[in-house]
Amino acid sequence: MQVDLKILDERLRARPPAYATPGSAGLDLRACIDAPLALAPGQWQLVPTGMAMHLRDPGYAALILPRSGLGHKHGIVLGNLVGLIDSDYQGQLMVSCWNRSNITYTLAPMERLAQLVIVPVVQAQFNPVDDFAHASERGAGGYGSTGTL
Ligand SMILES: O=c1ccn([C@H]2C[C@H](O)[C@@H](COP(=O)(O)OP(=O)(O)OP(=O)(O)O)O2)c(=O)[nH]1
Ligand SMILES: [Mg+2]
Repeated sequence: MQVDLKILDERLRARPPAYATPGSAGLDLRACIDAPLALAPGQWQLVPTGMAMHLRDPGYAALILPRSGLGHKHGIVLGNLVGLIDSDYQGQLMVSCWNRSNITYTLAPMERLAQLVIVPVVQAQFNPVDDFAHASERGAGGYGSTGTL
């Protein structure tokens, strides 16, 4: 798949966005900040990634997800939990970086802070009905209705 990508921060030219391994689903996003950014416990900050992409095809979207190492070891996750990038978005990709731990974390300029995954999307056509034509086995059951063991 070809996606138009605009580099907005010159520092990315030396390390352009790339999949870390041939099987990587996620493309790491870097913190394009000018100086180290200390995130106190519970603090969050919108961090620029220095790039923009235009997916263009409404059959795709991109998700911004935490990196497992940062999330698990340092509590650095996303203020919006998951970032959703619409296929028509052309602005700079931004990461809401949230320190959910109780220890200050200092983000270094150009550190890889999150990852982006491109996924297929279906835009449905909604058909208004009063009753569903086919009763499912689950019906309205949820919230643990199938048990735990
Ligand atoms: O982590 C994120 C989440 C969103 N975006 C950009 C891309 C996305 O297409 C746009 C809008 O995001 P979203 O639809 O989640 O936000 P909204 O609050 O619904 O804003 P809008 O009314 O602009 O859709 O912001 C980011 O750069 N990073
Ligand atoms: Mg929106």
